[in-house]
Amino acid sequence: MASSEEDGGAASEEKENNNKKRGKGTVATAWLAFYNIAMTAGWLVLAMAMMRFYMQKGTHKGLYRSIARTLKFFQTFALIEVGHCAIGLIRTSVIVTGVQVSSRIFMVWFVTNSIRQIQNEESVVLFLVVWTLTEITRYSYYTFNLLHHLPYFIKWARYTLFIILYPLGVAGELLTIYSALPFVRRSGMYSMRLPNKYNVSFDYYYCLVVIMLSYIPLFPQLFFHMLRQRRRVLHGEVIVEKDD
Ligand SMILES: CCCCCCCCCCCCC/C=C/C(=O)SCCNC(=O)CCNC(=O)[C@H](O)C(C)(C)COP(=O)(O)OP(=O)(O)OC[C@H]1O[C@@H](n2cnc3c(N)ncnc32)[C@H](O)[C@@H]1OP(=O)(O)O
Repeated sequence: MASSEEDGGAASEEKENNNKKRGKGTVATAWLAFYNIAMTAGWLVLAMAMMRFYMQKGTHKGLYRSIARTLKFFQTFALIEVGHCAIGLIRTSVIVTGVQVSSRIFMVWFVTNSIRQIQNEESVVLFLVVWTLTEITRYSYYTFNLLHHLPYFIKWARYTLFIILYPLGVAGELLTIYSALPFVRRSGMYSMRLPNKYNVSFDYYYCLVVIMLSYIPLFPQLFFHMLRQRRRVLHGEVIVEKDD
């Protein structure tokens, strides 16, 4: 533990130098600290709301409705992260972050929130619990890291728990989309059939099928990206990443 504190000291000094080199000034650091504290707090509120709901009602039915507003707010707020990458505030690929954030926003707004009939599925609770655990760990990691007081446990959790949580979250998301398919087909929601004045046809059912299939090439890339980050941060390996 002592050596990890020394490592932490050296690492934070190095990070500060890197930040200076990259020109991450006080205002940027203050904004990121504010953003990460707000997001940690938001996901903690969600965790507490979910626990309170389950303890009071003894069922997961109605849980999504009870937290929907807070979830939509904080998950949509995460779009700012794509902006952080785009303007170079953080050293992360816009594409990797964009895929991660847009898939979450899509799950919240265009699947779970739009299709009431699936809101009580167990798979919804699965991805909600997994997202919540992930985000509390991730945002508290960034916060402590920015404040240069990073407990090793949080660093370890940030770069280890995803090994289980990522596949579980993806399973929850895919099962939820799968359970939405019959309702989407029956209702024809978000679809446009010909003939219409725009002369365009769009079938949301097939769009969902394509999105489910897109997890096959995209998820491994996100997962292996995280494994590389893990080797870099926990084991100090120098990773030369291909330009995303
Ligand atoms: C329109 C519809 C599109 C649909 C598309 C569908 C296809 C989808 C396929 C894939 C679906 C995925 C679904 C996701 C499910 C889940 O989330 S399940 C729950 C489990 N999830 C996770 O564990 C998430 C893991 N992913 C992430 O952490 C991120 O999303 C990430 C973008 C992949 C992280 O990558 P990255 O940012 O590169 O890693 P880090 O090591 O955390 O950060 C790199 C450096 O940047 C600094 N940094 C990043 N963010 C911040 C910040 N907010 N504040 C301050 N600093 C930040 C970080 O400290 C690192 O800097 P250094 O320390 O200097 O290296």
